[in-house]
Amino acid sequence: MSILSLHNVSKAFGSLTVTDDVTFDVPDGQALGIIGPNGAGKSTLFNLITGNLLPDAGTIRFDGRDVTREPAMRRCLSGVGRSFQIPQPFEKLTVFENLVVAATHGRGLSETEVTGICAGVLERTGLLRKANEPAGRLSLLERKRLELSRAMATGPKLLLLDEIAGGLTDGECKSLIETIQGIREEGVTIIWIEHVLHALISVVERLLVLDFGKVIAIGEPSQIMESREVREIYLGIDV
Ligand SMILES: Nc1ncnc2c1ncn2[C@@H]1O[C@H](COP(=O)(O)OP(=O)(O)OP(=O)(O)O)[C@@H](O)[C@H]1O
Repeated sequence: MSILSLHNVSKAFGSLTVTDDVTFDVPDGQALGIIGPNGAGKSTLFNLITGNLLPDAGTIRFDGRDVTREPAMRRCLSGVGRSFQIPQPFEKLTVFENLVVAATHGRGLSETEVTGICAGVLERTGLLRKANEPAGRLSLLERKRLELSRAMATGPKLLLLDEIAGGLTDGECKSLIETIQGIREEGVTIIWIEHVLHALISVVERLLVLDFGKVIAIGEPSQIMESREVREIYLGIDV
């Protein structure tokens, strides 16, 4: 069964079409990678799935419901979680407090109800030992882990990751991949936008290629990377 389906979804900013008649499905429990050049419309696609933007045309179904016009908060409460490209935690709050904010808002629960949930998330994302550290003092990898933890604290069935591996060393990237693989093995469906292709390919079962807002390919990663059109788009990028 598909947890997410987009059908003929389009979005324009003025005369610029950024999402162009996009149709695809994500089966429950699968991990899908999204690649494409800068400005291809990848983050816009996430904004349409989360409800931060509404499409001009088309339908979006999540977990058996038509959510096309539903506000972002309701989609979050029903299980759409998201990490942002640029982590913006509450710098002066501790890691744990940042999670409590995400969990209470994302689940509609009280602070006391989410305490155990937040500790469990931090354990899974490897940040428990930093729980009482102000977010502003974290390293880049820890900030990425906090961003992932904040998304997980909302209890997602579908986790959207926006370029979470960017800027990390190879070793840091590897440890983050292990954490993401662990989340995937728990059955959370993942859609991951990433320029660090080796990281993406080590986790996802399918790749979707976006160019000028259009889906130009979707399928098994090795087949996609063999395609001439995709190689042309990625000319100069080491795959
Ligand atoms: N709110 C907006 N208003 C006007 N134009 C926008 C808006 N948001 C995005 N755009 C434009 O839409 C296009 C696609 O942007 P988007 O951020 O979705 O691309 P992207 O594939 O995520 O790029 P990157 O890899 O650089 O993050 C860009 O040309 C961008 O300038």
